[in-house]
Amino acid sequence: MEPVISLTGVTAELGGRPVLRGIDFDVRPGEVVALLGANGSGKSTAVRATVGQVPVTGGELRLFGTPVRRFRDWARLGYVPQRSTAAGGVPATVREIVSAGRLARRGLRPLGRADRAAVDRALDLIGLADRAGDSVNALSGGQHQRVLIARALTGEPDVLIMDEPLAGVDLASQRVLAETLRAQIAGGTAVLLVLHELGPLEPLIDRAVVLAHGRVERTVEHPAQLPEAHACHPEDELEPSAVAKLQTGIL
Ligand SMILES: Nc1ncnc2c1ncn2[C@@H]1O[C@H](COP(=O)(O)OP(=O)(O)OP(=O)(O)O)[C@@H](O)[C@H]1O
Repeated sequence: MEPVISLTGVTAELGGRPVLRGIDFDVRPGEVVALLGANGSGKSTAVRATVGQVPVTGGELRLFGTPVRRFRDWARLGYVPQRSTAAGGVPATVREIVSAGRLARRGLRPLGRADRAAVDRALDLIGLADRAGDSVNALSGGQHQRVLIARALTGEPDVLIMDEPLAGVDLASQRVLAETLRAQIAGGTAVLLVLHELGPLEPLIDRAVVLAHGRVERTVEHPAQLPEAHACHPEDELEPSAVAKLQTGIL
C-alpha cells in the first residue's frame, strides 16, 4: 500500500544551517511510527517539514503519494504542535479551539451537525467534555495539550502527526491518550509522533526511527517486543549521568 508519509533523502535548513541531512522513513496506512532522538537531533523539524511548515531543500517528501509542493489536501493531516498555548492569550473556550480543527474541512462556513458531533466526540475522547465552555486560559499545561490533541482529532484526519504529545501530561491522561489513539488506529488512522519516552504508547508503536544529528541513526521495528524497553533510546548522545535520568523518565 502507498505510504501516507514518505521521506527519501530529505534535507532542510533553519537559519542557514543544515538541520535535516538526508532523512528516510515511511509511515504506511494504519501504522504508528515514533521519532526518537536527543534534543536538537531534528525530530520537530522533520515533523514540521511533513506538515509544510519547514521547506524541504532536497530529497523527496510525499504525502499520500503526492510531492509536498503539489499537496493541497491538508485536511487529511491532523497536527499537534510541540507544547504551546492553544489560544496564545486569546480568550477562546475549549470548544472554540477544538472546533477550529474542523476549519480545514469546512473552510469558514458555519459548523453543521456533523461538525458539532465530531467536536463533541473529540472532547469526550480526551476527557474534557465538562470543560467545553471554559476559557483555555484557565487550563493547566497538560489540559492545554489535551485540547490541542482534541483539535487534531476533530478534523477526523487520515494521519495524526504529534510532536511530544505526552509532554507535561500526567500518567492517567497519558493512558487516556493511549486509549484514544488505540481507537483511532483501529479505525485506520496512521500516526507519526515525536516522543522522548515511549511510556503507555509503547504497545501501539510499530516502528521507532531514531534521529541523530539530522540523520536516521537506526530504525527499530516493534520496540515493545525488545527485551529492554529503553533499547531504542538515543543514549549515545547523552552524558552517562543523563542516561539514568532518561531511563527513569525525568529528562
Ligand atoms: N528557528 C530556528 N533557527 C535556527 N535553528 C533552529 C531553529 N529551530 C531549530 N533549530 C536548530 O535545529 C536543530 C534541530 O532542532 P529540532 O527542534 O528539530 O530538534 P528536536 O530533535 O525536535 O529537539 P527537542 O528534543 O529539543 O525538541 C537544533 O540544532 C536547533 O538548534
